[in-house]
Amino acid sequence: MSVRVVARVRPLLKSERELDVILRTDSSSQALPGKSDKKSSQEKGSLAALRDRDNLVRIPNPKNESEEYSFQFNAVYDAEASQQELFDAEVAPTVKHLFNGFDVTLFAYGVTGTGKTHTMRGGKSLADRGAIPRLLSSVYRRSRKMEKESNGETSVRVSLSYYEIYNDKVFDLFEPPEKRTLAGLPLRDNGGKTVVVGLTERPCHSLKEFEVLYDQANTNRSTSATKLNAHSSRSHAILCVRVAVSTGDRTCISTASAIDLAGSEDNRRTDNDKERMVESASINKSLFVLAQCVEAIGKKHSRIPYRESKMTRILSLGQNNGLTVMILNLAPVRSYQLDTISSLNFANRTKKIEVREVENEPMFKGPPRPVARPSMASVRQPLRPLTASVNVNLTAAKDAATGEKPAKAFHVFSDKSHLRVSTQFKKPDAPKRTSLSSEISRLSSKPTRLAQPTHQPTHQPQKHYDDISAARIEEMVEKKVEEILAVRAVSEQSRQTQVRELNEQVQRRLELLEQRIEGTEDARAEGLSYLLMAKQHQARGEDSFALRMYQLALPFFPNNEKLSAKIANLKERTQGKPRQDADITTSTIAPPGAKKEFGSMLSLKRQPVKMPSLKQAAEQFSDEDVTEIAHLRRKKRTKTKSPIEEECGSVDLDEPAPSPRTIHLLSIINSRDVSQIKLLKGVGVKKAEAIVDCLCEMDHSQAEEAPQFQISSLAELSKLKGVGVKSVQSMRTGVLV
Ligand SMILES: Nc1ncnc2c1ncn2[C@@H]1O[C@H](COP(=O)(O)OP(=O)(O)OP(=O)(O)O)[C@@H](O)[C@H]1O
Repeated sequence: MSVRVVARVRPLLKSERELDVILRTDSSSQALPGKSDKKSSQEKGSLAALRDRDNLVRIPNPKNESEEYSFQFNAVYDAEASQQELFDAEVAPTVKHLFNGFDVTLFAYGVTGTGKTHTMRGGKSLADRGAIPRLLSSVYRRSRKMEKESNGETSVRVSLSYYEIYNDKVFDLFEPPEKRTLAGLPLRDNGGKTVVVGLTERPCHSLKEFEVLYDQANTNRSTSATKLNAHSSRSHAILCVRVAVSTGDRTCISTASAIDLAGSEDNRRTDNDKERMVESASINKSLFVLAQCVEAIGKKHSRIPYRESKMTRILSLGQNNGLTVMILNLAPVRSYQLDTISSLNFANRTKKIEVREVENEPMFKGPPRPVARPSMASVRQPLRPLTASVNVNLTAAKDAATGEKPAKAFHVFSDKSHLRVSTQFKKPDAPKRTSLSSEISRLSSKPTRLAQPTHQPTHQPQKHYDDISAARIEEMVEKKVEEILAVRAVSEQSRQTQVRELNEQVQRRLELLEQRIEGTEDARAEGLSYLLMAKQHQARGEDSFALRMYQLALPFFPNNEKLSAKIANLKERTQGKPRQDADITTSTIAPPGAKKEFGSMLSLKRQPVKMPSLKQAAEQFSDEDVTEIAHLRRKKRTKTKSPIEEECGSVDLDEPAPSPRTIHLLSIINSRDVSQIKLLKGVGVKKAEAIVDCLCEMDHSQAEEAPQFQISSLAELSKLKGVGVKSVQSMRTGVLV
């Protein structure tokens, strides 16, 4: 079934004005009977009928006052609604459930100063008593009735525990504040429920006793005056009423939790001091986590962040079995408008949460009996938002008006796979367990927490889960989630490392490629040098030397037919000639790898043979090879210099095409974007600005219609004011391509 959400609009406070009222409820627009606990049942019936019609809360859109947002809830109580009416319609029906073994959660939610404490605790007068004292009164009344009707066979024991969550710490309100420890009381999971360890539980036999205990405990609660509420609750207060119904050796225990949440605070309006701000931060955080839980449930997330705050862990909205009623407290005035809209949105999401309708297991006196434990499915079912939400609650009151018995005060949403025909409210006094057990035997697959003393073996497939408590399952799930998150974090880290490594590898490979290209050019230059020398020798008629040089050049141009033909030609010619040089004829042709045997191109150059200058050679050899040799030689010569000097020093028509790195660098410079230029290696903001200034000056010096001045080479760049060869070198090496 769904969480039942009802809205209650408080009346105007003395400080508030009628003309500031912005909330509209359907019932408020009708002329209602006067506020009194002594209304006739007919009056009550008509009131309920009025509310039952629509149950809307309307509030103007803060951005467009002519527009209205409307929110529908299970019931809406306007400023006229009395404590008695609210109790009769919303809380009283849950008491039967409590005595039938179901847990009940009742909580008040709303912004600070909207009437949560008034609704839950209320005032001192009889009419002003809130839902909690009325609940206790009802519990005792029902206990007496049960005991009387059973002729003493059934006994009911009521015990109370009361605690607050203050600054995300749990404190026992039945203990004086001096006894509090700094850390507060710890929480523990026990059979799917969150319990407070070390909490005192006080047996409470009568309403009188309760009133004394409750009043005493409330003096221990943290409250303070804030600008928005003179008696603002600074903590979430949780009263647990434990009802143990014993018949013979069988005891059924169920708990009603009545929670007065602290209200969310807009600290721009509270004028809170430091201490109040700390409290406020803690209150707002826990309420934020609660909203996150509700959202996560609505969106069917696998992880609901209950554990992120003690309040959400205890409230366990959507995880708690039994019945849950939320009273949304609202202030009607404009100063609360934004907070009210946010509360309405929260409540709107909450009403879609399903809560399992599961009875508590009874306990038996005497030796332990085999107990059918709840299966996993019954303890933790996946949470789903409701697809439809129908309010039928107030038909109860309507029926009361017609004198009929209320048919059903809560609409029960049952999960098909865990189908259960609810008997709540239908036959409140019928022997429920018998009907339920017969129903269970009919729907044998239905998991239940209901246990009967039985000697039949438990269902085999469930046995596997029998040893796993709900708490253990939750622990396991959390552990698993943490593991998955940890693995994700590690894999994300390793992914980043991989990307970094990959970048480095790519960079290295690029550099290698560059080197290889340069190396290939080196080898080609060396081959061409041999060709040059061969031609020089040939020109001088030194055929055998020429042949040797051609043969040395051959490995550098293996598929060059022209060269092979020349070698063949020279070979033919030299075979007929006498030896010119014994050393030369005996020498063999070396592969390129063995070039060191003959010395590199440079060592050959050092031989005493008078070599023509490159210019001469170029004159003597007219073919394109020589042009290339001249070019590569120039390049080779500059190769001994730094790469930047190579590029800077050879800015002429023969300058090779700029490398991608250079192009990138020049494009950054030409962008005139200081934010980019300052990121270049060795360039700070000042230098970047100086470069841009310089470029702008050049732009100004150009004709007006001329395009922007562009730096087209590293040499040009190095000539800019404040930029030297070294800085260009540093900039270029820092550029990643
Ligand atoms: N239905 C009501 N009828 C009459 N007075 C009300 C009603 N609801 C609230 N009030 C009054 O409004 C004021 C604020 O109410 P209350 O202290 O209950 O707010 P709260 O929501 O509990 O605030 P906080 O979160 O700060 O504790 C109180 O003076 C209270 O008496």
